[in-house]
Amino acid sequence: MESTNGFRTTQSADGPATILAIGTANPSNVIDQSAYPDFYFRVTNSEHLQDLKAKFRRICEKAAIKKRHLYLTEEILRENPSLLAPMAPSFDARQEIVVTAVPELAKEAAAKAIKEWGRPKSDITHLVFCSASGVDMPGSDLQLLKLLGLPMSVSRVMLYNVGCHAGGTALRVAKDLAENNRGARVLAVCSEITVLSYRGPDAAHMESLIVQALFGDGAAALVVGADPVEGVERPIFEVASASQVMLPESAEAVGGHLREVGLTFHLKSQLPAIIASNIEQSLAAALAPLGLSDWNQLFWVVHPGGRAILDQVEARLELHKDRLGATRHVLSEYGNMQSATVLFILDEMRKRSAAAGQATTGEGLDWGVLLGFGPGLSIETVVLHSVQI
Ligand SMILES: CC(C)(COP(=O)(O)OP(=O)(O)OC[C@H]1O[C@@H](n2cnc3c(N)ncnc32)[C@H](O)[C@@H]1OP(=O)(O)O)[C@@H](O)C(=O)NCCC(=O)NCCSC(=O)CC(=O)O
Repeated sequence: MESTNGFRTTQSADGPATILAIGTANPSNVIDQSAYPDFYFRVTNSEHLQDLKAKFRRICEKAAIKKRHLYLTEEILRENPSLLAPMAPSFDARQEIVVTAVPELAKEAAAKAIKEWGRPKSDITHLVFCSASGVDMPGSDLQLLKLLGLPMSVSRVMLYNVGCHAGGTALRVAKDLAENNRGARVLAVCSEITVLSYRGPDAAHMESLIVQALFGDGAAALVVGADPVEGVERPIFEVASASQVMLPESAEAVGGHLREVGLTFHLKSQLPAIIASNIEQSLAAALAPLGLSDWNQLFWVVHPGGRAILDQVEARLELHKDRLGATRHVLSEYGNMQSATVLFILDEMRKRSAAAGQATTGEGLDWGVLLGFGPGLSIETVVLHSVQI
């Protein structure tokens, strides 16, 4: 039988996957974090829970978030009272909203990415879609294809309910698709709308209070491809490697459960410490093969699950204060947008690098790392190489 090796070689790309474009989108409804405790307790008819409100205010104040975008306006909440109770059966009402809103927000982000990319949308060959905001069959991936008018021959991967590390997962999958399919152009999209986990305050569910204070809505899209077409495509970052590890004895640290009441999160207060005490090991595994061990010589894109996670990672790695500047800016402007957040930070990173007149898209540095954290506890580590501006 004739060997398939020759065929396989011509099927693979020559160079590494590169990020060719980034687009982001948020719902137009913006909430001011300092005013949010009043809004949240009023709209959920919980003003009588004064102690809980004081605690919620303390959490909001310590979150290092200025504002967030939320799809749920007061009007939509009034139309859907089951979302206001702490634990009312409400799955259908939530699903009704997200099956339409998640692909629509994704479309806005993807259209911007495709525009920046500069090639016809019919040249997209693959789609990777991530969301922890509801489920459906066929999924948001097919809805997005239709909304964008992409060819029905696009090969799709739908990643539902992976968690906050899924931005890294999407990039890891996109990298493999781009490098193993010569000429492939992969649209990788994360779209998150917190309708499944929105609920009123309840002293029996303190972890939900954290979610209500930190999570925001957003979608981000990348176009990923290897061997950029000269003069047409302009890479923003090269993707050098992508890997995932599951931390031992961390199964209960963070997770989510989809039930009649929507999506409930559990977040152990030790989560920031668990991440920080394991981070060096995963970084060393990913970066040693490249001869990189000076963390301050890297640019950083770190999932801002919460301010305390960033503080502890920064302290453990002894990072200079400005290293997490792009990450903290995105947390401050948008909150924790789950899987989409790290892609927003990539966008912020390249934009602030250009605005500051830096030599590279990675704040003047050559190498960088993107970290995603989520249920498992799983860590995604993506090593990036910047390009000259
Ligand atoms: C929430 C914070 C900003 C609060 O800041 P500080 O820790 O500095 O302040 P603090 O210790 O005074 O905490 C404020 C109040 O919140 C309470 N508190 C803190 N963490 C809590 C938790 N996990 N569950 C329940 N309550 C908690 C404290 O007891 C305190 O109550 P009192 O004031 O009454 O004493 C921070 O703890 C943080 O960033 N935590 C990480 C949040 C997190 O788990 N994110 C992951 C999201 S999931 C994710 O990103 C991945 C995924 O979903 O897949």
